[in-house]
Amino acid sequence: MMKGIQDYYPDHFGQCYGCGRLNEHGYQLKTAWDGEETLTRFTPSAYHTAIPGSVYGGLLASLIDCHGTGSAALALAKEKGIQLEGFNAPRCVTGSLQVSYKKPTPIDSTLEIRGIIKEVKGKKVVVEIRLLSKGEVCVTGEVIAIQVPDDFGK
Ligand SMILES: CCCCCCCCCCCCCC(=O)SCCNC(=O)CCNC(=O)[C@H](O)C(C)(C)COP(=O)(O)OP(=O)(O)OC[C@H]1O[C@@H](n2cnc3c(N)ncnc32)[C@H](O)[C@@H]1OP(=O)(O)O
Repeated sequence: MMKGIQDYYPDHFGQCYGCGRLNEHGYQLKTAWDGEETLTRFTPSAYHTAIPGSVYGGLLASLIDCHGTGSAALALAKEKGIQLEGFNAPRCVTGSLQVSYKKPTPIDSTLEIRGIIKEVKGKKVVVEIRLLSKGEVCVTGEVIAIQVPDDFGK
């Protein structure tokens, strides 16, 4: 599996259900650059179903959510010239999450979730997301992510 920004969060930020590297029950998403876009992949299982043959919409929203916050963290690291090493990644939480389901998402294929950074303003990052199955855009979304300090949630 590829390395993602989530591998550079310290342990106490590693429990997120969507992307925490230490949550053995979670999705453990890995968000990385792919050229100017950000990319993560997720392979759904049969039990992630909604209507027959397609993926449950709440899961798709989760994937957009965590890929959005991970993309925002990557964008902040780039903006600040941070070389990722150890556990020095900026961390963001979701301020808002908007999701639009364009067509049913086939469940029998690995999903690609792609992000485009629309805005970086101080600690706020706006990320536009496309979720594709079999090369077709099935869901679009927008995440507004906000950087949080190291002691957030402690
Ligand atoms: C427990 C630890 C968790 C940390 C894990 C990290 C790693 C794992 C990651 C996993 C994550 C997985 C995903 C999850 O599940 S994350 C879990 C779900 N999210 C939350 O629980 C977040 C709860 N909310 C907060 O803590 C605060 O309200 C935050 C931190 C979001 C902002 O409060 P803060 O006081 O810091 O903000 P500010 O007032 O200085 O505003 C700054 C700018 O931001 C803009 N803005 C603010 N709020 C919103 C909003 N709701 N929508 C749109 N925009 C908003 C605001 O207009 C301004 O922009 P501008 O006017 O300058 O243009």
